[in-house]
Amino acid sequence: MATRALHAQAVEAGYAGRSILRGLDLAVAPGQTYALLGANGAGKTTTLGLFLGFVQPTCGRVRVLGADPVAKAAQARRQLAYIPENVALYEHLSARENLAYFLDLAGQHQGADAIAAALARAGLDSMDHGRRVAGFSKGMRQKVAIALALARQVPVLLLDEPTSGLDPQAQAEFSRLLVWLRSEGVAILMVTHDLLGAAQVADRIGFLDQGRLLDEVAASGPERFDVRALHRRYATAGAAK
Ligand SMILES: Nc1ncnc2c1ncn2[C@@H]1O[C@H](COP(=O)(O)OP(=O)(O)OP(=O)(O)O)[C@@H](O)[C@H]1O
Repeated sequence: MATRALHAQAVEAGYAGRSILRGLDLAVAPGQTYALLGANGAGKTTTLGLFLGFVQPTCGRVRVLGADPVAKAAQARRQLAYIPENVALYEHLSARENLAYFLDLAGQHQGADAIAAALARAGLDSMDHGRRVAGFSKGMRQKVAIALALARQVPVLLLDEPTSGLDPQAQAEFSRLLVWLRSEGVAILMVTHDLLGAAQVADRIGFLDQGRLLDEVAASGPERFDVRALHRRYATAGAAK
C-alpha cells in the first residue's frame, strides 16, 4: 500500500502570476484524516485544486497515489472524490437517480441494490432515496455525495468545508461517517474552519498561512492536540508572523 495517498512537495502555485502557495509540503497517508485550517485566502481551496489537477504548480511535485494530477489526470481523478461546500446535484432527479447518473458518467454502472446500499451507508434515510433532491438540506446533499464516493470505492476523499452550515446533529453524523471511512483505509483531506470538528476526526491538523504550512500537529504522542492551545495558536497565527 502506498505510504502517501496525497503528496505535495515544495509546491509553488498561484493564479495569473500571483503567488498563493509558497513551498507547500503536505502528505496524507491511506487511513489518515488531515484537516487543513487557515485564515480566509490562505490557500486551502487552492491546495485541494492542486490534487484535483485544477491548479498547476509552477514548482514542486504533486501526486495522488503516485499519479500526477495534471499529466495523468484521468488516473488521478479515478482515485478521488471531491465534495465541495455546496454539492451540485441534478435537482429534478431523485437521490437514487443522481447516484445512478453520476456512476454511469464515471463508467461504473451499478444496480439498484448497490445504489440503495451506498445511500444507506452514507446515512440517507430510505424514505428519501426516491425523492427529488430539490428539497434536500445541505446535510442530505452531502450524504448523496458521500454515497457516490462509497459506491465508487475511491481511496481518497477531498472535502471543502464539509461541516459549515450543518446543525450539531448533522455535524456529529458526518464526523462518524468520516471516522468510519478512515477505518476503511480512505485518505481524507478536509479544509475547514471548524477546529473542534477537526480535532474530533483528524489524525493531523495543519495550519496554512499565506501559502505555507505554519504548523502541523498530530493526534497522538507528545504533540497531541490540545484544542484550547490550538485555538490560541490558530487565532493568533496571522499576528504571529
Ligand atoms: N480562480 C482564481 N483566480 C484568481 N485568484 C484566485 C482564484 N481562486 C482563488 N484565488 C485567490 O487565491 C487566494 C487563495 O484562495 P483560496 O480559495 O485557496 O483560499 P482559502 O484558504 O480556501 O480561503 P477561504 O477560507 O476564504 O475559503 C485568495 O486571495 C483568492 O482570492
